Formats: sequence, structure tokens, C-alpha cells
Amino acid sequence: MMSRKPLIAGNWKMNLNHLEAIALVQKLAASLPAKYFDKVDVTVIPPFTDIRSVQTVIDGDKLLITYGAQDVSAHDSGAYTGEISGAFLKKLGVTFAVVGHSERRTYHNETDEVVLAKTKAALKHELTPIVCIGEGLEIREAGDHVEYNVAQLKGSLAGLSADDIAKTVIAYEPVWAIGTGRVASAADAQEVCAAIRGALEEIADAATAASVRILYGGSVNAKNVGELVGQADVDGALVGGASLKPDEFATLSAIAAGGPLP
Ligand SMILES: O=C(CO)COP(=O)(O)O
Repeated sequence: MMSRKPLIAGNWKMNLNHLEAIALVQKLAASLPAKYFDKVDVTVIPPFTDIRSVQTVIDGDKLLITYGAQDVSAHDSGAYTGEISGAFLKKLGVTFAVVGHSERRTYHNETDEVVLAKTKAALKHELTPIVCIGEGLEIREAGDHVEYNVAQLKGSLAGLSADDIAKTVIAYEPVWAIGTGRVASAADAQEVCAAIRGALEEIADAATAASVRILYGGSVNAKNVGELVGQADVDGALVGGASLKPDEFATLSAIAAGGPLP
């Protein structure tokens, strides 16, 4: 099997102003020396208003940490008040764009069609979309989580070529695990991530499915990340709360790299 470099992505959500962002990136860099980056990719995903400041620190200090955006407009430019174009993000050196986070699906009514349009926009502007899917508690309790996630994945990637799918990252984030402290078991994460890989093989091909990184997200911390990323089909984590604590985020990145602890 093709080896996939783990990716640890810190989704700050609507936390930290640009001054706090600078301080966090500096602390994170101090705890995570360059030697780790051969074995793990680490990215921070701040609010839009922090991106320029984060870029300045990362470029100025030649850090190996990358950065992403929490959303991207489906449109390139024009009369779309409040939206942010992928072209602007690319110009700011952004690597990743999260699309379809459950908070956007829930609070902003983003459907699979919207998520697909945003995924296409990210790809068009050479950003790597981190396409999020995940079931709510009712679906999990009914035992329908595998089918639900496969359907959401297929809807969010509908019609994309294998070449485009190869340029994505998928994040499985069960809604009941987000911000609750109730992490999925490693076996539960593996079950859905393996099903996602199977679905990628169906909609693209085996080589593409083997190359795409699939992350788990939902109450990931330094204590549980090792077991999660130890699963065959879990290639990293999308981390919320623990990404706001630079020491813990550095520790969990080092664990994903296979150690040693910083
Ligand atoms: O939604 C998440 C990351 O995108 C997960 O958030 P928590 O790690 O805070 O549960």
C-alpha cells in the first residue's frame, strides 16, 4: 500500500484574534522542531482575519507549519458580500481549505451540493480541500452511520475526476464527538474511514483511494491521538479544542510523527 504521511490539522474555529494567533504559532513552532516535519504535516486553520498575520510569522521564521482556511466561497469574485474567494486565499499562501464542516452544514444550511461547489472552487485555485463528513447521534444509534457517511461523501464529491479526488483530503467527524469530549473509539473511526476509502475506490480508482489522506476529527487530544492514527485507514486528525493549546497540539503532532515527545 502507498504510504500516506499523517496530517494534523488544527481547526481553531472562531477563536483567537490576530495577535493571539501570532503568539500561538510562535509557541507551537518553539515546541515542534523541524525534525518532526519529515514524518508529519502540521497545519493551522485560523479565522480569515488571522491568516495574513499567521503567514507573516510562518514566512518570516521559515517555519514548516502550513496554514489553511475554514471555508472558501464557491465563487471567484464579484457581488457576494461577506464571501472569501479561493483566489485571495491562494495569494496569501494558504494550503488547505476546509469545506463542509458540520458547523457550516448545520448553522449555514450547507448541502452536499454547496460543499461540492466549494470543493471545486478550492481545487480550481489550487487549494487542498479538506472535505468534512460525519453523522449525527441518531444515525449512529440507528446503526446507519456507514451508509450515511458514504452517501455524504459521494454527494460532496459528485462528478469529480479521479485526478481531482486525488487532490483532496477527507475528514470524518462524527457530529456527536465534536466538542463533547466523547471521542469515537479507534475501531469506530477505522470502520468509517475504511468505508470512505472503499467508496473512493468506487468513485475514482484503487490508486487514488490508496493515496488520499482520511482524517478523524472529534474530541482528539494528546491522549487519544496515538491509537486513532494507529488505525490502518486513519491518516491524521482534524483537531478543534486541543489545537488552541500549543503544547498539547505540538505533543499530539509529535505522537502522529511517531515520536519522540517534544
Ligand atoms: O470539529 C472539530 C474539528 O474540525 C473537532 O472539534 P473538537 O476537537 O473540539 O471536538
